[in-house]
Amino acid sequence: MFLRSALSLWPLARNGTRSYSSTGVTKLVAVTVDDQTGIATVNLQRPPVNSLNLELLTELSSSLTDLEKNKSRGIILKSYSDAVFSAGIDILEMYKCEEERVTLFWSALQEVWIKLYGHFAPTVACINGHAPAGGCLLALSCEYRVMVKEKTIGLNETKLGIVAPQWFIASLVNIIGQRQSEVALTTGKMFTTEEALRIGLVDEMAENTEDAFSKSLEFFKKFKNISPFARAQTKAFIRESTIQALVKNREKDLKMFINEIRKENVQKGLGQYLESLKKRKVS
Ligand SMILES: CCCCC/C=C\C/C=C\CC/C=C/CC(=O)SCCNC(=O)CCNC(=O)[C@H](O)C(C)(C)COP(=O)(O)OP(=O)(O)OC[C@H]1O[C@@H](n2cnc3c(N)ncnc32)[C@H](O)[C@@H]1OP(=O)(O)O
Repeated sequence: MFLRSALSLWPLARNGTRSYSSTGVTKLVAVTVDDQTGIATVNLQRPPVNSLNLELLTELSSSLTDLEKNKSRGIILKSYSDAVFSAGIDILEMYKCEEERVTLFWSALQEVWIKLYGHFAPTVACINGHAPAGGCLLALSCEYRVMVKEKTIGLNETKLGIVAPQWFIASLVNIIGQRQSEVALTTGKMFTTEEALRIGLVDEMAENTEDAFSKSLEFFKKFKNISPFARAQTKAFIRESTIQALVKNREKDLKMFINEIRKENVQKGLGQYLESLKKRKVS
């Protein structure tokens, strides 16, 4: 009953889903809520590679707030593209950036992580494409990961000459443990889907996007006979200390980020990395 009235805030589409836009004219994040199940699909759609810029993160943050308010039954996070889930942070947000914008940008990333990591309802990352760095972080924030075969995932920051912040690291450690994380992070390892499955970085492998989506939906069935309150409170207890570690240090974390990316050698490295991405395309 409550779910029905909450869902009535979303305009009903012809196929039994409700489309929802955080800004009124969704461009970078599209949310549809299944009218029967109350499960929301949050589709990242910033071509070509869903790199995370301020605008995408702002939309994602406001979508997550709305889903929380509207008591969604669960979230599936996926990409519009079958090639890339998310290429992580848009390097242009860190390279030769203005202080005002980079402050807004990093604050928005913190906000998205806090909201997604702590979302009360079950969350699944339907990883239907490559998920390096910030893309991996989004997937790690969810409770369950289904990944399409022959893609790659990992926190590859050291390969760019940058250091993954503590909350990125904690998100990984909480899933694959300290030893595996240390090796993965220090080497900037990108795991294939098959490798990620083997070490528990992802929970299931799928043939393609459709299969990944249907496996993602299956996850919610695990909670059919579980009290939603007991489930949500248990999740909150488990995740509380990790979230609080950032919440209490947001300002410090922001200063560290700005300080780090402004370093001359980091700027040089980011410039070279951007160039290498462009060259890779040509060859
Ligand atoms: C001392 C104490 C310090 C404490 C710590 C404090 C602070 C820490 C400081 C910093 C931490 C910052 C954290 C950063 C995390 C990140 O997310 S960094 C981003 C890392 N991302 C990547 O490495 C991915 C790079 N991209 C790829 O590998 C590939 O593009 C892909 C995703 C595998 C897709 O390949 P595909 O062949 O399909 O596409 P293309 O490579 O041809 O790319 C198309 C197009 O898009 C551009 N592009 C790709 N990725 C990015 C990106 N991340 N940002 C911006 N632009 C990107 C690419 O250049 C192409 O552009 P075009 O040639 O103009 O078409």
